[in-house]
Amino acid sequence: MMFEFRVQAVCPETGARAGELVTPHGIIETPVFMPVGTRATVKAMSPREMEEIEAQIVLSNTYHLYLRPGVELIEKAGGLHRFMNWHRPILTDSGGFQVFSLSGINRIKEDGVEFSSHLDGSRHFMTPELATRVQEGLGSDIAMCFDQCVELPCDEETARKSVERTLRWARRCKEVHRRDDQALFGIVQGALFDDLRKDCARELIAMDFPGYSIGGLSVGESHDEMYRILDLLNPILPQEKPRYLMGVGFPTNLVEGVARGVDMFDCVLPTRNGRNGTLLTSRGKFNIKHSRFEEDWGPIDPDCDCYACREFSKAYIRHLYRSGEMLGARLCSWHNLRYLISLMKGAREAILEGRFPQFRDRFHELFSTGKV
Ligand SMILES: CN(C)CCSCc1cc(N)cc2c(=O)[nH]c(N)nc12
Ligand SMILES: [Zn+2]
Repeated sequence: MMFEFRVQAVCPETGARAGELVTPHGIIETPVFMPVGTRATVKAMSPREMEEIEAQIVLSNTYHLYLRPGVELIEKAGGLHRFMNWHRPILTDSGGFQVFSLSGINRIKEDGVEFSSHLDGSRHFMTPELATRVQEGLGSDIAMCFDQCVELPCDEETARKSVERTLRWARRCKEVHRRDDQALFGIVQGALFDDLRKDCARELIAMDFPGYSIGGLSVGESHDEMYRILDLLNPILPQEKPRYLMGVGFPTNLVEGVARGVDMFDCVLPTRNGRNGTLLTSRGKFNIKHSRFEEDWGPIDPDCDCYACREFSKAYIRHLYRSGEMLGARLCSWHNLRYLISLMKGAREAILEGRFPQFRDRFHELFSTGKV
């Protein structure tokens, strides 16, 4: 069996799940945090270091790799796993989000999206078929349908049109998808409109995808709005298939997403924040450049087992950061990634041992103290 998802335990109080996602490049234990490696690298981290922090799967992106170096070159290298020397699972996003957010002048047509490359302004035309073909060429284990994510706030008519287009494009992706060693996920859109979200989910379920992504969130809505949409979709999406909440996120959103039946998460937060000195810890977040850390000889997080926390003081990392030394950004990213990976590992263990509600309460109690 190339692709299989097994739910191993469900928290009776919340519905949080612990599971195993079997892929051609290995088994992923869920809930899982997936580091983002948009351009075939998780910034500042080598594959060996990613294995050390127990990263199970990394993300990459169709839009970026299509523009540079091009899928043809990566196919000549033997696919993305060989090209980047990462032999665990890879998930690729379809580029739907980037075409609308990153590229220059884009023109949506029924067939696809015309856009200008953010690199050199060259004109391109991305279609559901091309996005699917590129992901098959990259050889990721999990691929995404080409979708349209609308910016918030948006009116219901705009959201409805994006749902209808996303569904038509999902059918076209499924139509041309051939690789049986790659799972294609449908992406639920619908902005913050309950009926649109339910209709979109039901139509995608009828197409019978092996997994479902929840798109169109973490785009500026409040936490409560995000949680309302998750509460709405949780009972509708098939219990026996994985749910992936795209672009999330902040530690509290991860724990609350797990409590609402989400299995997979991705976010650029740990590496992006790491590069600007913002650290995520069990006791809240802080920025290392603050003067209060000048003579702080303790670790970033006393509860963390990562290399940065075991071997270096906050005073030293603050010095590196203020001096603009690359090691500063590396150690901060290293810690933030390990923190989120460990947080999901802890949630999984708590679900398996029947103590997730206590885990969730303890997390909020400690994280919100901000006692760093
Ligand atoms: C910054 N990137 C690494 C992550 C952004 S791309 C992932 C991503 C994030 C969010 N928030 C929503 C969506 C969405 O609705 N559709 C797609 N295809 N991707 C999405
Ligand atoms: Zn650490």
